[in-house]
Amino acid sequence: MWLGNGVMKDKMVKICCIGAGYVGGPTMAVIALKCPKIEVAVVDISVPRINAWNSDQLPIYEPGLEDVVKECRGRNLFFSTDVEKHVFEADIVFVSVNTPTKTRGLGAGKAADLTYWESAARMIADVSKSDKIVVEKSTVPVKTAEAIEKILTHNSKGIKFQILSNPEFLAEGTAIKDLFNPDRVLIGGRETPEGQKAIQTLKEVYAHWVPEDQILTTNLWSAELSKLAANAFLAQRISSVNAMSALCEATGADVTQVSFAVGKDSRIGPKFLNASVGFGGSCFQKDILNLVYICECNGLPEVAEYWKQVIKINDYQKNRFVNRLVSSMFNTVATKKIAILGFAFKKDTGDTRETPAIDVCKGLLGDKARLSIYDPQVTEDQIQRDLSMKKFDWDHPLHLQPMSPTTVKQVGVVWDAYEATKDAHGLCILTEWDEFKKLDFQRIYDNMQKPAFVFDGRNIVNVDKLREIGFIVYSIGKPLDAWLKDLPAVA
Ligand SMILES: NC(=O)c1ccc[n+]([C@@H]2O[C@H](COP(=O)([O-])OP(=O)(O)OC[C@H]3O[C@@H](n4cnc5c(N)ncnc54)[C@H](O)[C@@H]3O)[C@@H](O)[C@H]2O)c1
Ligand SMILES: O=c1ccn([C@@H]2O[C@H](COP(=O)(O)OP(=O)(O)O[C@H]3O[C@H](CO)[C@@H](O)[C@H](O)[C@H]3O)[C@@H](O)[C@H]2O)c(=O)[nH]1
Repeated sequence: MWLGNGVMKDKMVKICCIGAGYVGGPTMAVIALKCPKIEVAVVDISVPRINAWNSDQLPIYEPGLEDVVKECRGRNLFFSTDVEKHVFEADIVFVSVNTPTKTRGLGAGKAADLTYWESAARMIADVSKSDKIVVEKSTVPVKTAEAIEKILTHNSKGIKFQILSNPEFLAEGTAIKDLFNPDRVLIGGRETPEGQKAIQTLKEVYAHWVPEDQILTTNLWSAELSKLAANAFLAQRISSVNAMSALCEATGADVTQVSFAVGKDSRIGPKFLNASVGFGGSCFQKDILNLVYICECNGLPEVAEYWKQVIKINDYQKNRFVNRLVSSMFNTVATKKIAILGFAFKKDTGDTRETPAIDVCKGLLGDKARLSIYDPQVTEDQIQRDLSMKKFDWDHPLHLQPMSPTTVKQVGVVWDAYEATKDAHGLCILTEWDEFKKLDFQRIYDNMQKPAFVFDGRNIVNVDKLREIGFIVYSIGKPLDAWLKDLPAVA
């Protein structure tokens, strides 16, 4: 087998990545671009997904991704459903399958569901005829490598596997930028000579474009836990500023000014302090729940409770937004048309996993509103599917109900912000798409019912300008409009 210490620079190395999703696809495309001597195969059991990767219409929207894929596809980057063949041929196998929250059985609602991971590991053991490095790319509970090692070694037929943890820190919408220029690459491995050799091998892949001092190496458990810790810290900042936004509204402070002032402290820093309707995405909630579960399993209930609060504040923020909206509009939105601008969990992605828009829309539908939704990247199918799905309820129930087919009929999806807002009583901004900052709000106002309301869940509108036009404006954490001040406090 090919080993580290510079050998790979002269040899065609083969990498296979199991899982052609938001992480597997872009990460492998960038490895293929930066390492022309490495052959990279991205494999998946989903035929439509692989077909899309091989077409002009990639399965995910990510700025810059198309250019990278076009340059390498067919050269040293391949997308295939022939999972076993490519695993068999590979020197390094990345596993980047989904690790969602378990919805049933032991640990339901918190623990990570490792079904996909385990089945990938068993398949690797089954088809391998040569030694391999197996890399955990998925986010997994700390100590997963130990379980995977057991599956591989008990089924190995004498083949040697080295397990590495190499968590991914890219954010959607900036994936290519993050992969080109990562803050750090983290590689954890066994502290044995074989483990250290495997670390060196993977390090050499990244060293094609990442400065060596930014490639951190640790033991396996530190690498696994660092990923959960990083997401927990990031989400905690958002819940902290969102908690402050409620206090700002109660006191007349402006959350943008507060977070600017706080972020000027170099020990705190300015990033990730934007108050919002709540964080979404497939990672933050799932990974914190996972962390909570691990703490509970390790007999640390106080630590578990501490991190749980980050999610509780996030749910509180989404509920607070819906309550503000309904109470401002005479305590009912029944039969009123509400325009929803933005459905993705953040700008520059079409991903809707755990988007706050789902909870806000369900809250409004629960009060019998009619919704007209516009998002530049999310399809009607996806929106209808998201709004029909029941939300898993652990111990922080939102006032949300599963959608009946009749309720789904209350939802219209349109392809233009002006169309969405026509004749609407209120408009909500739920994703910070750049195009929403450039809208002609006078035109929108003229075509809306009066009084016309704007509820800005992303703090992107110019509140004063909109008030001059005649809107009643609510913007998270900003001093309240006289209209809202006179209403009873919402919680
Ligand atoms: N999305 C992100 O921004 C992000 C960032 C960092 C880390 N992560 C982590 O990376 C992992 C993957 O996330 P994602 O967003 O790419 O998920 P995803 O759902 O987009 O992709 C996972 C893919 O794995 C495939 N798959 C599942 N089991 C398989 C098997 N046995 N064989 C072949 N293919 C299989 C699925 O069909 C799917 O296409 C998760 O653990 C996630 O927490 C995600
Ligand atoms: O100041 C902020 C920053 C973000 N958000 C929201 O937080 C969510 C998550 O945003 P972001 O972290 O930018 O996107 P993700 O793609 O979810 O990336 C996170 O989750 C990934 C998966 O684990 C990690 O790899 C990344 O490092 C981590 O940033 C989104 O709804 C954002 O709108 C805010 O509300 N305020």
